[in-house]
Amino acid sequence: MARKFFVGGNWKCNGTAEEVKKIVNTLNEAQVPSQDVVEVVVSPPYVFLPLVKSTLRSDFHVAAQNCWVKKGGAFTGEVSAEMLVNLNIPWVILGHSERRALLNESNEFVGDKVAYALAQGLKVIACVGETLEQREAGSTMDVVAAQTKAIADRVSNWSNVVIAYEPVWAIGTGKVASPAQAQEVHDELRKWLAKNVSDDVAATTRIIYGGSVNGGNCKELGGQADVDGFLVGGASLKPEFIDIIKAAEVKKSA
Ligand SMILES: O=C[C@H](O)COP(=O)(O)O
Repeated sequence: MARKFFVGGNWKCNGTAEEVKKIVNTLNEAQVPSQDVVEVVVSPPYVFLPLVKSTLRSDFHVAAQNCWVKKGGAFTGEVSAEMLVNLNIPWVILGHSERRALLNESNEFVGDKVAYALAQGLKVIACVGETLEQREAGSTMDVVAAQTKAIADRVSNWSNVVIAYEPVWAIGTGKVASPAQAQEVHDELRKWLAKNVSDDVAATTRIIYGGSVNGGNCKELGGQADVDGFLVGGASLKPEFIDIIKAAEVKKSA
């Protein structure tokens, strides 16, 4: 089964209601490949989810940027998976490196969140990736494998999981991984899944790349055999996000 190209736009903690409406208008007017070719998901901050959900074209979907690790209750400031399901928000991003680093989310905590969100019926974009220090120490794959293992230990059905490989040193820095660097980790990760989960999960799970993806570098990155799409930060707030969605065509013609 071919893996459908996936393009996620992570808006992070950005935007006013006016800016959000503008971005949605741009997306709604864009000519992009059909849903058979590319799955597009945008992830606004929580407060804008209802606005985006109700105004975005129906062939694009929405994701929350996080959710709580278990059922809601006395957890001030948190949003539960059940609430997202209640609002028909189909996707959630979990384990983003900004949350791992700034909010001390451990591999185990992220694994628990992924398992809980999936059990509630959400689809999950699970993020993994190494820091520059870890890359320079030669431990990229150990780090990425440990992050993925914490998910694999808790999840048996991978059909609603997309893995986002996001090297921390490439996020928001303009220092994009080279196509060869991205392909190398994606390939290793797929082999890890084959060995530790199953050949079927390895063959069907989408592994997308994130970190300084833009309209200029997306085609070459997307042309790599094991790069199944992108998780885009900064450029997802700009009209060039449309060009990144169109990079899905490179797989069609491959
Ligand atoms: O989730 C998206 C990533 O953090 C990438 O962000 P960026 O495209 O701004 O480097």
